[in-house]
Amino acid sequence: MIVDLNLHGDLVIVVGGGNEGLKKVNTLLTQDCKILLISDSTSRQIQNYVKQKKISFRKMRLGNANFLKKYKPFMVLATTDDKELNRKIVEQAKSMRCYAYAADDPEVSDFAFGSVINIEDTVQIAVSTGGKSPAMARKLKLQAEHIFRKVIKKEDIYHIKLQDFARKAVKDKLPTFPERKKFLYSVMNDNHVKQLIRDGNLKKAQKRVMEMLGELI
Ligand SMILES: C[C@@]1(CC(=O)O)C2=NC(=C\c3[nH]c(c(CCC(=O)O)c3CC(=O)O)Cc3[nH]c(c(CC(=O)O)c3CCC(=O)O)/C=C3\N/C(=C\2)[C@@H](CCC(=O)O)[C@]3(C)CC(=O)O)/[C@H]1CCC(=O)O
Ligand SMILES: NC(=O)c1ccc[n+]([C@@H]2O[C@H](COP(=O)([O-])OP(=O)(O)OC[C@H]3O[C@@H](n4cnc5c(N)ncnc54)[C@H](O)[C@@H]3O)[C@@H](O)[C@H]2O)c1
Repeated sequence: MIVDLNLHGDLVIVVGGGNEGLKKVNTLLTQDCKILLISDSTSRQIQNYVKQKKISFRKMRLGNANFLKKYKPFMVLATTDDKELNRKIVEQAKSMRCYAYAADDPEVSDFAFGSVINIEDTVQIAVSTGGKSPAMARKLKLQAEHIFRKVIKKEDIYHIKLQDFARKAVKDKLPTFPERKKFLYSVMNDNHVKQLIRDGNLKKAQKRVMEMLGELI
């Protein structure tokens, strides 16, 4: 089952700063969460993220998973090249009731990553083969990516941002779900809104939404 996790403000701990650790950090950076990386060595890219204060880093050589007890993470990703250590980290994380993942152990992981097409951090399209072939998931992603990037236009991204605004605006203004739904579709199909979005004028499009709402209430 593919779900879109809400990590807002949560702490995610990544253990291991190699290729897999970096991949996971890059994915997490598209989310609004706190990232702590623990590893005995790191790449230049990871060091740049630390300098830019995008992630926290603790340089540590781990022998077991006891370090986790100091933290209250929402999720723990074990990406070292030590299978036994990764397993211990997953077991400790699970005992603390947080989501656990090991890059080398799909059997014990609570979830797997898909191969993701990320369009402006606004639309995400994931391909998964359910662990049967990660290489094919990547290949299909690459095959599909240019098509999705053509089909999903800049205007669609603006429409999503405007819908987000409009959904919040109607929440306590229109009392029933059918009314809210009708209004949101009317915003999407309004010629004036469409023109403002074509012009890239989100601020004016938001003003138009408020006018449309004002006409209703
Ligand atoms: C999609 C992607 C997302 C990501 O990692 O973020 C991802 N793996 C990717 C690439 C990739 N991974 C591997 C290869 C080498 C070729 C091959 O094995 O196929 C390649 C290809 C390459 O690198 O080119 C090796 C590998 N993968 C896993 C193991 C452990 C094991 O199976 O035991 C081993 C070591 C096996 C060994 O030692 O032999 C396990 C998993 N990898 C998954 C996801 C989950 C299932 C997703 C699915 O089936 O759809 C799952 C179950 C858990 C997880 O890690 O989430 C990412 C593409 C990102 C992109 O789009 O660029
Ligand atoms: N899920 C996937 O898609 C996928 C893909 C490729 C590889 N893998 C698996 O993921 C694992 C990691 O691969 P990688 O390429 O990132 O390896 P890597 O060697 O690049 O990185 C391992 C990292 O773990 C750190 N580390 C190792 N032991 C440690 C310890 N005791 N304490 C602290 N830090 C420690 C190292 O310093 C290094 O930064 C491998 O077991 C590999 O089989 C998974």
